Amino acid sequence: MAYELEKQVAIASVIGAIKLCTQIQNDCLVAAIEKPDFSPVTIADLGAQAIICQAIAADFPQDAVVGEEDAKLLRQPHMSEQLEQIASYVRVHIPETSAETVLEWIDRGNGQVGGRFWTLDPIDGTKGFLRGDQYAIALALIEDGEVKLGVMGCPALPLDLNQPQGERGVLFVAVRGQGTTQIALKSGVSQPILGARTANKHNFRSTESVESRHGNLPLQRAIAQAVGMAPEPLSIDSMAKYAVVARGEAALYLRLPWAEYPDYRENIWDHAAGAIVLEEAGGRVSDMYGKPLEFAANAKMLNNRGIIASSSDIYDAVLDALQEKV
Ligand SMILES: Nc1ncnc2c1ncn2[C@@H]1O[C@H](COP(=O)(O)O)[C@@H](OP(=O)(O)O)[C@H]1O
Ligand SMILES: [Mg+2]
Ligand SMILES: [Mg+2]
Ligand SMILES: [Mg+2]
Repeated sequence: MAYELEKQVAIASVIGAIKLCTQIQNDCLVAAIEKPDFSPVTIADLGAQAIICQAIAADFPQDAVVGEEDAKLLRQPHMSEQLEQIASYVRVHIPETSAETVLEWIDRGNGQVGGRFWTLDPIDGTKGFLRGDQYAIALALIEDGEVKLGVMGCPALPLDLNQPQGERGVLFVAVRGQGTTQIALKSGVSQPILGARTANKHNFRSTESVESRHGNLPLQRAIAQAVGMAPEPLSIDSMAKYAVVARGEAALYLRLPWAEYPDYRENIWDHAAGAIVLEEAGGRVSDMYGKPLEFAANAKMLNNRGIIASSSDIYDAVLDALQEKV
């Protein structure tokens, strides 16, 4: 099968990163470090990027990685304690790793888009991770301008949203043309997902970010209502929203920009893995004007605005409703 080795390497490294994040959470060491753009990052984001970049470097040394994080912050003298903490967690997975090697692995994520490359969000939904809510570890392979493989780990996501007390921790794996599979992290049970061809009428609702700054909530809700959905959306952090639509637990994920932030552009690592997980589960993804998402031009999707991700049967109605309101 195409992309078999890439898939196995991606799965193993995302599982390694999930273990690191869970260990840091269990040790109560989750704390926000402020990045120069004032957004939060944690030692888990940085450690997860180190583990995944190391794995890609080992098996695919020619491949660039376009990752969210870099080691600039960690190289500052006042960050030496955090750097040592990260190195000690990375050593659990890769023995004898030095702090300097951790910095080098993190900086392997400074690659450029173009040709064949990976994009990595070591923790998507850092704010959710800090709150103890949903987060995702998302890795995608892009080739010839198209996402070919996506692996998304959702350590806090229930296997079934209708059973919130049930087992949690899911991996979503999608390969172009081969479908999407959900793998339960604890039991290893895997099953194909095709919940986004047609909307499930029992879950005819939308999902959106928890963070009100990340999306125009009133407009998103107006569109959901215009296509007949209940007014109360499912608020979930991270790319787990794509997975929830892929499983048919919601029919629509809208991410519409606020008029106050006309210059905000989405990052490729915030969407690549989620988009292929949803498309291979039968769904549709585009920007708010119906344009395909551009993953290979720049790390920021400069020519796209907003996101529509939905089950296929309602996509046209959503796009029409949106064009009437913008
Ligand atoms: N003003 C804004 N509008 C849209 N997205 C934003 C934003 N500010 C930050 N983000 C992105 O929102 C992502 C989280 O998504 P969600 O809101 O769906 O949980 C963040 O990813 P990170 O957490 O990886 O930094 C960040 O890239
Ligand atoms: Mg971030
Ligand atoms: Mg992100
Ligand atoms: Mg992130």
